[in-house]
Amino acid sequence: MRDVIILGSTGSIGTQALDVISRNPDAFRVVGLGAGGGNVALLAEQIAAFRPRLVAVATWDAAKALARALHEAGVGVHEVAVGHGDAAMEALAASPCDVVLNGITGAAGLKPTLATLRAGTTLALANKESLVIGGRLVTSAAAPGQLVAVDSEHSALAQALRAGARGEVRRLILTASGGPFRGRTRDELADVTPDQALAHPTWAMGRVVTINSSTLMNKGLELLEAALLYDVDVDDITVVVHPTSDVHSMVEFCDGATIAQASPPDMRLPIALGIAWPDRVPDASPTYDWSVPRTWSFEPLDDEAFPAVNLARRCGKAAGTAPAVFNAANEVCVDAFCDGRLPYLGIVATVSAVVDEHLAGTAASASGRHVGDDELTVDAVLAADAWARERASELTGTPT
Ligand SMILES: NC(=O)C1=CN([C@@H]2O[C@H](COP(=O)(O)OP(=O)(O)OC[C@H]3O[C@@H](n4cnc5c(N)ncnc54)[C@H](OP(=O)(O)O)[C@@H]3O)[C@@H](O)[C@H]2O)C=CC1
Ligand SMILES: CC(=O)[C@@H](O)[C@H](O)COP(=O)(O)O
Ligand SMILES: [Mn+2]
Repeated sequence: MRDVIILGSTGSIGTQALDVISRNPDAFRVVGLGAGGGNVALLAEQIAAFRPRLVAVATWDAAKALARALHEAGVGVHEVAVGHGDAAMEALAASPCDVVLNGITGAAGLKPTLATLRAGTTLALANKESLVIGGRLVTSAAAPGQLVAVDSEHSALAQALRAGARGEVRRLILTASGGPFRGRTRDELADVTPDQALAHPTWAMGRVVTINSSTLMNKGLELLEAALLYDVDVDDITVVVHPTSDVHSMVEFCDGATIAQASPPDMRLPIALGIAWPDRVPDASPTYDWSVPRTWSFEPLDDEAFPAVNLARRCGKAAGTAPAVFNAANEVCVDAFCDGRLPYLGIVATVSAVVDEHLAGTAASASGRHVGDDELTVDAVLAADAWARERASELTGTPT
C-alpha cells in the first residue's frame, strides 16, 4: 500500500490519478490533496470520497469556500486539516507519505517540487514547469530515483532507457503530436482562435498545456525537461512529429537500435507507473486491438512555422535563469491570447523578445539579467520569473 499526496487534484492529471487510485484501492491510499481553489465543489467531493487527512488550497478565500462546500458534503471540520497559501502547499508537499504527485500547472509548482524532494519523498512529476525553471536546483535536490517522470514522453523515455546502459545511449527522440495546426504555414496561423487552439487532436488536458501543445511551446518545455531528467545535451534530443500520439518517445542506442514505448494516448498509464514506479499497475489503460489495420506515421517538425522548440534549445544552452524567463513569458502570453488580447503568433514572438532581452543583458532592471547555472538560486529563478512576467505583460498590454 502506498500513501499518496496529489497536488493539483482537481485538474486533468489530478482527476485521472484519483481514477487510477479508486480502481486500485489495495495499492494506493490518498493522504493529502492540494488544489488552486478554482473548483472547491469538486475538491470537497474528492475529500468526501477519499478522506485525506491533509488538504491545501492556494488562497484564504478558497479555504473559506471549501469549508462551506465540505459542510454541504457532510465532512466535519475535525476530519480534515485545511491549510491555505504557499506555505501550506509546501508543507503538504513535504508531509510524510510514499509518493507526491505534482499535477499543479505552471511555475506555481516549483516550491512544492523542491519541498517534496527536500523531504526525501519520491516525486512523481507531471508539473514539467517546475523542473524546467528550477533546472539544476531541482535535479541536485533529487537523490537517484527520487524524481519520476509522469509526462507521457518522459515516462516513455524512462521505460525505453531500461533497455540499455547509460553509456550506450546515442540520442533521445521526443515525439510531438504537432497539435491542431500541424501542416499549416506561418501565414496560415495568423488568425487562429483560442477555441481552435484548444482542440487538441489526441489528448484532453488542461488549458495551458493544450495551448502550449498547439504552439509547440509544450515540446520546447519537454525538450528542456528531458535534458534535465536524463542528463542529455539538448543537441542530442531530436523532436519528431507523430500525429496519433501512439509512440510516446524513443531512445536510440549506439548499435543503431531504437526502443520505443507505445500505447493508446491515455495519461492513466504514465500516472499509474509514476506513482507505482518502478512497478506497473495492471490494466492502468486500454491497449491495442491488433486485429484491425493501423498505421503510425512520423514527419519532421516545421521549425519555421513552429519556432518554439529552437527557442527552447537556445534557452537550454544558456541554462541558469533563461528557461524560467521562457516559461514565465509564455504563461503571460497564453492568458493574453485566451483573453483575446494577443494574436496567436504573438505568443512565441513575445516570448522570443523577452528571452532576447534577458540573454542580451539589455533588461532595464537587474532582475532581468541572466544568471548562469553556477550562481543559480531559487531567489534568482523567482526574480527572473517575476521580471519576465512584467516584461511580457508590458509587451502584450496586460494590466498588472
Ligand atoms: N493533462 C495532461 O494530460 C498532462 C499534463 N501535464 C502537466 O501536468 C500539469 C497539470 O496539467 P493539467 O492537469 O492539464 O492542468 P489543469 O489546468 O487541468 O489542472 C491544474 C491543477 O493545478 C491546480 N492549481 C492551479 N494553481 C495552483 C496553485 N497555485 N497551487 C496549487 N494548485 C494549483 C488547479 O486547481 P483549481 O483548478 O482547482 O484551482 C488544478 O487542480 C502541467 O504542468 C502540465 O503541463 C503533463 C502531461 C500531460
Ligand atoms: C499527454 C502529454 O504528455 C502532453 O504533454 C502531450 O505531450 C501533449 O501533446 P503534444 O505536445 O505532443 O501535442
Ligand atoms: Mn507530454
